[in-house]
Amino acid sequence: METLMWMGLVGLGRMGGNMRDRLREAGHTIIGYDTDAALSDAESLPAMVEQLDTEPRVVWVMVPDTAVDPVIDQLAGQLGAGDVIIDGGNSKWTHDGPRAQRLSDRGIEYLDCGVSGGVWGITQGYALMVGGREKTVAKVQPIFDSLKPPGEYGFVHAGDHGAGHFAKMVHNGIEYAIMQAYAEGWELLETAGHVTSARETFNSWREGSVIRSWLLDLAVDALDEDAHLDRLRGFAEDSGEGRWTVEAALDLAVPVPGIAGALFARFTSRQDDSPAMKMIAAMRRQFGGHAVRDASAPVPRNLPGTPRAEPPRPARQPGTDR
Ligand SMILES: O=C(CO)[C@H](O)[C@H](O)COP(=O)(O)O
Repeated sequence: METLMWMGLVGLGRMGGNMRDRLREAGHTIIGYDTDAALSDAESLPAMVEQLDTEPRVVWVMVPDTAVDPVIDQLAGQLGAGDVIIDGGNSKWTHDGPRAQRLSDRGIEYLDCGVSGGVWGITQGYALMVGGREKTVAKVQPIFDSLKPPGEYGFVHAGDHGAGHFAKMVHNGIEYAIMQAYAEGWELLETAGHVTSARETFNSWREGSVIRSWLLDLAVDALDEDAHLDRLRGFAEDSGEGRWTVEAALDLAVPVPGIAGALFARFTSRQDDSPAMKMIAAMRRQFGGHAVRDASAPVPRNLPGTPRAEPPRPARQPGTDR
């Protein structure tokens, strides 16, 4: 029989709230705390901890990166030797080592846990990437077992402190690049008009194709809601993980052109007009007298490239035939 646990869960937004439900469904006792009183099971963070009367006391923190340290510092004042804090948010992995050290000075054990699954995790389970000491992982394994998908995959004890969030960061970098590739392919299909329906073409790739995937399924779901995405603005935010992936790659001199390109494409999406392209237009005018467009002129879509004459072929040199 599965071991059932008690746990505090701080942060009951889209992810934390669903995780609470999944854990309760599995039989665990979860006391949730959120600054939104309508979601919360306890009046305050200290009141949540007071309700945890099992050994060890375990608290899962599911808040934005910038709020993690203030929450953990508050928890550290109440928790003690052998208790466990898990940071399950998308936190920067470089914070985990110092955080674990600070907590271990008080005997509190720390795990970092990357969580993937989005709003679907409540039914399908969450992929978990955990960093920290083996003995701490073992203490809370029943919680991980209930959150993960039921099959063989979906859980890794990735390494020591920071490894869980590092793994999740790379996961998200990959997510950026995959989404960018689907998005670019979709735009090309839509613009070219050579296929009757970009949506039908995407849909056909969902089985048998080399590029079938859950993200492709979700792309088709989005096209079912809005056939040409006319209701959306081409504007994409980011919450930091893509930047950290590129930062890590820079530090290690690992080439990540796909991920970096996808990150920069999001930055481009936030510009109404490109200052860099103004400069390119200005320099083309300076050196070649090329035409420019006035700032108030309408933007022409999909200009074909300027046709070029074929460059003359170099004369064949004797002895170079293959
Ligand atoms: O972790 C996630 C998915 O795996 C989150 O949805 C995350 O917000 C995605 O990153 P970004 O907001 O930068 O697109």
